[in-house]
Amino acid sequence: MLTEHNYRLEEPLKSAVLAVLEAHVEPQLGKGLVSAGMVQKLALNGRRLELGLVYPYPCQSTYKETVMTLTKALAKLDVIDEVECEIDLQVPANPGNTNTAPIPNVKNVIAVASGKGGVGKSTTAVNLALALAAEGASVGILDADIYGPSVPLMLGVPDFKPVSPDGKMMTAANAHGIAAQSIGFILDDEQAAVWRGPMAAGALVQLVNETSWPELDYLVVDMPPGTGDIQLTLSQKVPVSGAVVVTTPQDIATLDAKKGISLFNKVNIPVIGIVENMSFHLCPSCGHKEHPFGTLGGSKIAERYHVPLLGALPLNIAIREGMDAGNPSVVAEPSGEIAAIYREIARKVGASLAKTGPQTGVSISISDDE
Ligand SMILES: Nc1ncnc2c1ncn2[C@@H]1O[C@H](COP(=O)(O)OP(=O)(O)OP(=O)(O)O)[C@@H](O)[C@H]1O
Repeated sequence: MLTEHNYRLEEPLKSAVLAVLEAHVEPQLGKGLVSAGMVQKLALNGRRLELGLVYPYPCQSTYKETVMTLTKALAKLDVIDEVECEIDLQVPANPGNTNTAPIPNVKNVIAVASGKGGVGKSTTAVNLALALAAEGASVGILDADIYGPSVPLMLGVPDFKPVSPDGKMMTAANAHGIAAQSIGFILDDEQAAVWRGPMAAGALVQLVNETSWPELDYLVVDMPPGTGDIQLTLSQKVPVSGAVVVTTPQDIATLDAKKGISLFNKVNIPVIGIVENMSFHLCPSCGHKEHPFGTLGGSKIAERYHVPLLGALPLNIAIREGMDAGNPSVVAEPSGEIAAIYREIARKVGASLAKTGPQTGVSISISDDE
């Protein structure tokens, strides 16, 4: 991961400080801060320790706790009275396992997919993109859902029209602080829906490559639903770093999710994990938890195919209302419970991409014998 560092400390203090830092295991990376390559700078100024930590994934809502714990532990060392901690985010680029050329300005591409329509794939893609941004990353979203491009509405920019000042590259919209491009900005629904197979895939690949993206840590791609030729071609022609598969706990939906996992397995794209949407319903009056689509579909898949369950979202009217109003939960209620679930998913996704290099795809065996 990050190897360059600047340690200006004499022994034995240096070893003592590094031991304290190594004893702190970064929760998402599962390693001590030194082995995780996160300790970039150490210096002593009088009795003040200057510490520079670099995170390879965005985690604005959790790093403060780490800093507090470290400050307390380091201040116990004899010569240190005070700790000044500088935090930096440097997301490594992960071009995925394909031989496809990287997209200029884009470090990581995250495909959000589902085996069938209507499970909340776009809702997840939009909230994941906004949650990655809320955690501190620079993010874009590409709406490749040719059969029902809903991202423009969900982000509140239904009337945006891309322009091409140089006649080659198109501009992206900016919505709630993320860059957004959609097949829906360019074509009306009827035009796009009649495209089939190679034509649709070709147009989508062109849309990715001919958008003038600002510098992005992550580009989230809202894939078309299903596991056919369009999805396969897109996965082969876009340098996808990892995929998130969305499912509901319904048996039929989870069977479809297996096909989604299998698709990425076929093209050697690591599956980062599963998001179980509409997982449960909390009765607003008594707080009773109901499972309208059965229980634990996503976690069963996660266990069986050795991919993590990244999180489970409730069936909640506020989620739908936010999406319909162009004001998704992550930005509408940033300190609410739903935003917290999406932000945790975002941290897990970011950390997983930072951990898995391009060569270390998860190998999943699929059979339909369940
Ligand atoms: N957890 C949830 N609670 C309540 N409503 C939800 C939830 N997730 C999604 N929805 C709503 O369900 C509908 C379908 O969601 P969405 O468009 O994200 O699904 P999709 O899988 O992308 O569908 P498509 O295949 O049509 O693209 C939307 O109206 C959305 O607001």
